Amino acid sequence: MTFLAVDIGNTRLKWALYDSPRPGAAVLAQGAEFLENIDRLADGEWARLPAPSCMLGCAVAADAIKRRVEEQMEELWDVPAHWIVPSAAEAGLVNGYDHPTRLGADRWVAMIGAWHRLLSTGAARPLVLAMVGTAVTVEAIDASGKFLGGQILPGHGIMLRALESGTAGLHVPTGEVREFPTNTSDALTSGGTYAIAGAIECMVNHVRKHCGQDPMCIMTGGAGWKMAPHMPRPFELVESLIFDGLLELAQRRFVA
Ligand SMILES: Nc1ncnc2c1ncn2[C@@H]1O[C@H](COP(=O)(O)OP(=O)(O)O)[C@@H](O)[C@H]1O
Ligand SMILES: CC(C)(COP(=O)(O)O)[C@@H](O)C(=O)NCCC(=O)O
Ligand SMILES: [K+]
Repeated sequence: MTFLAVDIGNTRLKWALYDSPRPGAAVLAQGAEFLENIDRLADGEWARLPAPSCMLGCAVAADAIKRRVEEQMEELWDVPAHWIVPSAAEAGLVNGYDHPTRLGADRWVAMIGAWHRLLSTGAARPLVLAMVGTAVTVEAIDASGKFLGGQILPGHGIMLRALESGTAGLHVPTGEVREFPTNTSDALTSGGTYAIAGAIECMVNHVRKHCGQDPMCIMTGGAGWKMAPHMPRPFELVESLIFDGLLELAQRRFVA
């Protein structure tokens, strides 16, 4: 029973085909497509895939994008599209959002992936999850599996574009991350990186104070590899966290 996992963010759609809808399943094929090329899936890599037995996804991009994905699935296969809607509690996590369904589905799924990864490494403890994509989100989970709340801030690209459009003198190429930047390019790149690192560090401190215990720290998202080296404390970089969460949820939907 093969399983197609799909994650539609605000920049790219990421997908992976697994040999079964279970945690630990083997990846048979995977890929990513920028949203501006979303129509290429059916004529491109998906055309060469065997029809998946089941599909589960999370989508935070515009509804029109989600619809284009569903249409291309219909064109190729006879497989219904299932999309995650965050609920009040699922897969061992309790959702502390004021309105649970208004939480980004990608955030909920990544938290589920991270929580099960934490449980597989030993006793439950608090968790801070940073997801660095188009936007950056920083989630806090206590040792009982309650999502306490999280931050949303602009990602690197949005920060730079906001500065470019709001000033006359900040149209410069990407620079390097430096502790003491001495040119405009490095100043902007370093400012964005340390803004994100600082927000994440604040959340670690909030969780430590609230829970009285050091949290496990996990990072994911397309730009996580750029952030991880500049964190003041070690963050484990796990690229597949959303897919890990989708596998947990798929097992509950398609196997249990
Ligand atoms: N090969 C890459 N393709 C696309 N984005 C990349 C790549 N490497 C790093 N990035 C960065 O990752 C961000 C997008 O991450 P991603 O997780 O795909 O976002 P989203 O889930 O919001 O679509 C971009 O803002 C970009 O800075
Ligand atoms: C915060 C997000 C924009 C992150 O999107 P991404 O960077 O992964 O494309 C997305 O999770 C979202 O639209 N959330 C809904 C609002 C919320 O979570 O409160
Ligand atoms: K995402």
